[in-house]
Amino acid sequence: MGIRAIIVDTAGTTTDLDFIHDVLFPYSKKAMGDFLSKNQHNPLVEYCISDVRDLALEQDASIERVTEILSQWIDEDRKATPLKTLQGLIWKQGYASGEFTGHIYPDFIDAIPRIEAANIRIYSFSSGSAEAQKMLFSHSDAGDLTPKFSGHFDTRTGNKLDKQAYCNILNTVSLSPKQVLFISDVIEELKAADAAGLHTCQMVRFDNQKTAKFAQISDFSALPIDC
Ligand SMILES: CSCCC(=O)C(=O)COP(=O)(O)O
Ligand SMILES: [Mg+2]
Repeated sequence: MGIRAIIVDTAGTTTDLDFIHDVLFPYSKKAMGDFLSKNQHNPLVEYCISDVRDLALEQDASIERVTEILSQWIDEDRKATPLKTLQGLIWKQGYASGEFTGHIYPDFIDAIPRIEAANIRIYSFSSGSAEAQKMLFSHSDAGDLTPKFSGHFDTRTGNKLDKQAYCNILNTVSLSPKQVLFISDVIEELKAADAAGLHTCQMVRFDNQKTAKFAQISDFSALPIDC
């Protein structure tokens, strides 16, 4: 197969969807208003607020209205870059204060030595910001996993549903499509990666997700890197 790099999705692949939807999203929703009020003059936060106003076509939206829009986007699981950047900043506080640790499936952690032994690099690609990914992996239940990663990609690289995002990643990691394996629970993401020529594998952690189109694994112990 000649795999030189594995790119893992986070939510539903390395990480329990329940942790994302029941812990991280509610935490960011609750803290958003206060965070924006306190940090609205921080240049990065200011940029995100302006981006939200642009995307919502509401140039005059107050901070309260921006909070409302973001709250709705969280409920809708919108993968908008300013939301994801702000969530990353908010989650940083939760991780730092020890309010939660990042959930990582043990089978992913157990597979890391095998991946390293095969001289294969590990990257993550999530709609969550690269900073949020670093937080998730550095404050994981099993300690700091970030040294195991060669990089993290987010919506600034492209939309996970677009072929172009995967072409951009290939350019950055300087590998050809057939040297890279992308693993995700979401079929539409696999289709986009497949269109870019990458090897793909669906993570199926629950039986009711099964489809015939892509190779599937139910945990990382079955990672197809030896063929
Ligand atoms: C990196 S933790 C936060 C993940 C997140 O915000 C999200 O929207 C999940 O998206 P994914 O692309 O990892 O399924
Ligand atoms: Mg996912």
